[in-house]
Amino acid sequence: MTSTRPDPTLQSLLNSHPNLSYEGSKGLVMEGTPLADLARQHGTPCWVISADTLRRRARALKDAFEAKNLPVHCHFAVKAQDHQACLTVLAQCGFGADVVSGGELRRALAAGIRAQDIVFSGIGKTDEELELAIHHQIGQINVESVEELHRLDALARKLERRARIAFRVNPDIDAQTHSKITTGRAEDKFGIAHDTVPALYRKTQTDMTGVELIGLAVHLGSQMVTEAPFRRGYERIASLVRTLRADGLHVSDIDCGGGLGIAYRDEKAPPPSMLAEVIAETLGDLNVQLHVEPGRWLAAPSGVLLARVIDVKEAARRFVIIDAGMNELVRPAMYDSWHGILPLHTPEDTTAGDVVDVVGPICESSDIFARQRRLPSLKKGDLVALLDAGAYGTVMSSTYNSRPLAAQIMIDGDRQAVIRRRQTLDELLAQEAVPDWLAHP
Ligand SMILES: Cc1ncc(COP(=O)(O)O)c(C=O)c1O
Ligand SMILES: N[C@@H](CCCC[NH3+])C(=O)O
Repeated sequence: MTSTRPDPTLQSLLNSHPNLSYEGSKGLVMEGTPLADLARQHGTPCWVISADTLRRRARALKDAFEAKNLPVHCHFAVKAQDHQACLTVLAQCGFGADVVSGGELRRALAAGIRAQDIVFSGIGKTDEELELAIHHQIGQINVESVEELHRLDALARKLERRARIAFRVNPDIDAQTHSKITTGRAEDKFGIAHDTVPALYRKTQTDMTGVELIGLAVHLGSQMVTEAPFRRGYERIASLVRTLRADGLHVSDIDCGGGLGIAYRDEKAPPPSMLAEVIAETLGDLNVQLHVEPGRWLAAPSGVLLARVIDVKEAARRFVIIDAGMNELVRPAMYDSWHGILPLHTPEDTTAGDVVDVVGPICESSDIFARQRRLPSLKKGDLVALLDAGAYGTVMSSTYNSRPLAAQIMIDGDRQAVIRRRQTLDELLAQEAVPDWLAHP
């Protein structure tokens, strides 16, 4: 957000978001549904997610692998968007799940995703979470360390089960993305150092009876928009597989992780065909079952956050104060990330407008969605959409400043449903208890 790169024009934002268009008096329409109608009906702030966009992107991802003749199991990264309705849509598209907690595991199962189609990643899995995964005999647990390996082996033996596992490899490769969402450098907390994998792999396959080690997993980071780190990462995995096999060890599965980025602003985000091509070229001849774990690419463009302008404050800058805050969408505050903002009414002139700061109501200067951005003129009461909010939006929201969680609406063709009710303040307060000894001293 602090960059001096010119902002994309409204027209180029619309071009890069084919599920959004202006239709005269209906204003901004998402997959046939006028967003202003939803905002008026359900109040703001509120999240909207399109089942059609999710399905289309799920299909496009699968098509990219099919075009390369690559049989790849796709597991949606639940952390990006964990709503049961979204998981149901993706399960119906043939997706399994990548989960990182017992909670996400329960969600995936509740949405009808088969245990065998679930991969459990996550740097700090508790004994209880591992036992849950063992109990349900999920497809694969990605082991993050030698310490976790021993814990898992012991737990599985205690439960008289054999857990299917892969080693998450830390390949020491920079994903060329935001430092806070980079996971594959040696200094990052994730995975098992690549040079220690062969010895540990041998020991595990020869000595451990609680686990069945089926292969390797790698995930370099998120919002990756260049090809080189994917290629380097997968080449490293391919070379490890060759080393392991030369040593007589068995490798049947490779999990390529997630990370494929999108164009929030003007990024030259590569399409899934790039990922398919890189995987085909680096891992395609290894005769293994391949897996991917995409999150953002599927969900982000499928959702928007709707908000209303509370006031336009004229000060050193013109501040457009909206009723959504960093407690809803924390990405700009957390990663300085850029999200497109479009008015819900059709602008008279898409090229004109005012240079403004769009800010939320939270008492933090980091609660800012756009800095010195030219937007069509906005006044008190106008409605806006924050784009690409379908991933890492609802899932990262909080009740900071005692703001109840916002509602979430799913649109699907001409149908729509409130898939998450707006939390009430009473519900928020009801979660808290003042001990008797304090209330009545
Ligand atoms: C292990 C793992 N898999 C998959 C993902 C999904 O990443 P993305 O949403 O960037 O596709 C993440 C998040 O970065 C992750 O940590
Ligand atoms: N929360 C991050 C992505 C993290 C990916 C998790 N491994 C974002 O909003 O961009």
